[in-house]
Amino acid sequence: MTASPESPLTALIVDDLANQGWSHQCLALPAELTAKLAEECRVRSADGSLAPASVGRGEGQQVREGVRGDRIHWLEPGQSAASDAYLALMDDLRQRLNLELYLGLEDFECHFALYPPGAFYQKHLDRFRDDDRRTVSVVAYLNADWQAEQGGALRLYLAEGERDVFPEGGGLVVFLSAELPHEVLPATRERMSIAGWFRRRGGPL
Ligand SMILES: O=C(O)CCC(=O)C(=O)O
Ligand SMILES: [Fe+2]
Repeated sequence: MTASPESPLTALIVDDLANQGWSHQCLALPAELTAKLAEECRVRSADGSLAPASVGRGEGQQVREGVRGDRIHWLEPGQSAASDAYLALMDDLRQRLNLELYLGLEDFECHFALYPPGAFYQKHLDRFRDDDRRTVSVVAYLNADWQAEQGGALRLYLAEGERDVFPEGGGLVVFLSAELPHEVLPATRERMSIAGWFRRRGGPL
């Protein structure tokens, strides 16, 4: 994906999604872009523009730190060159998934997420009970030199058992939003990512 939608990496993600419903690619983002996105996330944290994340949607939406302890900022087109570059890469991936897997993905929403040391996100599915548009989840990691002993894995609950993915900078995890339960384990250091969702047409049920 560092190059075109036809890149081998995109083909691997498409194949993995079709065959097993999830994919993890190390060094999927260009190193320079990862560094710029990490810097933007850090600056937004320092200037107070990250807000406590909530769970649920609509009127059921609420902040519950016992469920998830990250702070977030939604990416909007035009907010920075790095964010725009990331949104462009994701749009390439969206088009590729539609061409190859006929998923009918219409748009993409994503936010920076910063988990302070000790913060976590309990086991969950990304598709809301009352809104089934979220179809494919994508998480990009922004942390240089992550060590396994620092914790902070994304734990995937696969049919064959648990799989832990560490949030090393440039890594990308892609999975089917309605099917794969997952959780974020606490870390001993700050953990930064961009969590996003390709959505189908439709609306709240
Ligand atoms: O940061 C991660 O590894 C996953 C985050 C997540 O599950 C979410 O935001 O829904
Ligand atoms: Fe999630």
